[in-house]
Order: sequence, then structure tokens, then C-alpha cells
Amino acid sequence: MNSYSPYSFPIFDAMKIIPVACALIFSDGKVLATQRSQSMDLPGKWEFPGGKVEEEESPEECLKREIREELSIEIELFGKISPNEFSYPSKKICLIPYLAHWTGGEIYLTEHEQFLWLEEKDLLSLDWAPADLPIVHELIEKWVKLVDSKER
Ligand SMILES: Nc1nc2c([nH]c(=O)n2[C@@H]2O[C@H](COP(=O)(O)OP(=O)(O)OP(=O)(O)O)[C@@H](O)[C@H]2O)c(=O)[nH]1
Repeated sequence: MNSYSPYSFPIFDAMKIIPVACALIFSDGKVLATQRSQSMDLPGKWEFPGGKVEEEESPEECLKREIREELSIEIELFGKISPNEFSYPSKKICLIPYLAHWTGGEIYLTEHEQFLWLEEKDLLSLDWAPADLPIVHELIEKWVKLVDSKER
């Protein structure tokens, strides 16, 4: 008798939560934000760089790979803040935010429209991807502690 994974049925597939890792990269008391280009999902929205976690990798490995691919820089992770589940019309994601230092390389964008280094006061002025809003609020709440800890 054949057995099928429940995820081979479209109804379950539609409910699948896609893990997406993103990096809050700090440098000189600022955090890096990137703007999605016109060829990406959610064109023009701001986000923290990263991407979908592949089946064979951990979120940490995913981030190192995505940051190299998207920005050409190296990072070192030093912590995490709360993940956020969000349902878009076509998919449900779990956005997993990591805290990181920029450890090497110059930023060269391969996918995004532009990037900005933000101070705390700038954080609410951007048009963020909706899944990022709780993360931005937690970042503001913990800003002083996070900016201090990255300098330790
Ligand atoms: N990287 C990233 N993706 C985010 C954030 N917020 C958010 O809603 N997303 C969504 O999460 C999904 C991640 O997809 P992606 O396009 O960045 O990842 P990827 O490079 O692995 O995907 P692809 O292989 O389909 O191009 C997109 O639907 C994106 O809109 C964020 O802060 N960072």
C-alpha cells in the first residue's frame, strides 16, 4: 500500500509555515535595512536581509549564505529576538530574527534596491514588510541594550 505525507495534499501544503531567517546587522550603533526591488515579492518594502531556510540547513547557516549572496559581506551572529509568524495572502512565514555584527567585506547589493544604516529614531520612518513590524518594535524596546551588547 502506498503511504502519502500529509504535506503532499494541497490543503496541507497551503498551511505550511515557511521559515525565513533575517539578520539585524549592527555597526557603529546603527542597524542595516534593505529595500526589496521591483523584481522581488513585496516590491519597495523594507526588510532585514535574509531568506528562506532550506531543508538541509539551520537558520544560522541560511543567514551566513544569504548575507554573502545578497550583500557580499560576512557577519557574526550574537543573539536572537522573538520570531514572528505572519500570513500573507499566498503564504505563511515564520520570520526568525538574529542579531549580528558586520565582520568583513564591503556591501555590494545583488538583489535589493538600496540599503540604509538606521539609528533608533529612523526605525519607524520606513515602509516595512508587514511581518517585520513586531520585530522593529522589539528592536526599539531593546535598542540601548542591543547596541551596548554588540560593542562588548
Ligand atoms: N529576507 C526577508 N524576507 C522577509 C522579511 N520580511 C518578510 O515578510 N519577508 C518575506 O519572507 C520571504 C522570504 O523570501 P526571500 O525572497 O527573501 O527569500 P529567498 O531569497 O530564499 O527566496 P526565493 O528563493 O524565493 O527568491 C518573502 O516572501 C519576503 O517577502 C525580512 O525581513 N527579510
